[in-house]
Amino acid sequence: MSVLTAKYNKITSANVTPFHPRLNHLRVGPDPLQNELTQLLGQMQDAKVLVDGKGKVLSINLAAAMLLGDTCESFLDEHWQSWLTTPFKSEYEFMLVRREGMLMPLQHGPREVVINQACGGVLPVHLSVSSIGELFVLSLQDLSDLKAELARMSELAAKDPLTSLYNRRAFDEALQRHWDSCKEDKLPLCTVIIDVDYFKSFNDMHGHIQGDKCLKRIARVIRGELPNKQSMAARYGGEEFALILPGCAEWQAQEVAERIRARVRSLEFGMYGLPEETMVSVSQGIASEEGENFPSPVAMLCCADTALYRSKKEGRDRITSCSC
Ligand SMILES: Nc1nc2c(ncn2[C@@H]2O[C@H](COP(=O)(O)OP(=O)(O)OP(=O)(O)O)[C@@H](O)[C@H]2O)c(=O)[nH]1
Repeated sequence: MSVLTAKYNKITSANVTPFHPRLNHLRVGPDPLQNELTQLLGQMQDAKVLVDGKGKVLSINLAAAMLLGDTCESFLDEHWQSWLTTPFKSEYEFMLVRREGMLMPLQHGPREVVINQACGGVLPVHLSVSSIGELFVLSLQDLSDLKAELARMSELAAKDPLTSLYNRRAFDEALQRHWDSCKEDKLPLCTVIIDVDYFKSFNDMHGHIQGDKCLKRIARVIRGELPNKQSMAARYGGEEFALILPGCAEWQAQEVAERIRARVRSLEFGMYGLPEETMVSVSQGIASEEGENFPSPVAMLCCADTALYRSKKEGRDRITSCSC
């Protein structure tokens, strides 16, 4: 037993799955280092692949084969770069060529890449490359659970907990994004600000819990009237909502606003224990960017806000378009 193996056995003898030649591919060859590394990789619980200087797979342990989606044997003699998706594949091939010119060693810590699985799926992984003599050990760590959790957390961070619409921060970011892409694609862009009328009175009369339920119902109406997938609805403040309507001309935004106005006006509250005659309404302001109306998305939003103010002033339950 070599010093290396003896050391490793000592560390892992406590509680590891024993190396199993039928499950882990052990290829005994003339190179003692290769044999020893193969033995070690076979005992490791995380995904490891042993490759030569050209990237040819000499040995792969069970965890790596499972991650890649086939048996250990099926990956032997493949070039591991072929598992990578673009642009990672060409990047690594370039690194190999540079290494052959002795300009740099091919060795690095965890780096995110995306690999093709044998079953046809793609998997984000952390890839580390360790150079040992003339050989290389690749370590792969599945990032899919982490990525899914991260996506869930960013979705949560972008949403208003009461209405599940996007929050103001997400709205402001999206507005800038849509502003840029609509400018580039020469498409119109509209924003609508929607404010609940006399909501303080509603709260005072029916209490905050009923007020919350009312906001949720209005949010549902607004979400239901979004004209397409690119459109976005947000809760912009307490009883204020805002829409981004990319690709919509002003007349289309007016149609959306009118449907929202009519549906909010016809909401019934009797079934929620409130007097039958309870009604709510919303006032709205629209601003549209087609050509060069505004210097920035903030200027457009200010104009929609001014239009909303006019809707309030002129009697509420109405829609005003910004006359910039
Ligand atoms: N229930 C509830 N009320 C809220 C929430 N956020 C803001 N509000 C209430 O919304 C009300 C807004 O009042 P005002 O700004 O005076 O506006 P308004 O009464 O709607 O009057 P106009 O906008 O002028 O028609 C306040 O009473 C806030 O407490 C919320 O999350 N839940």
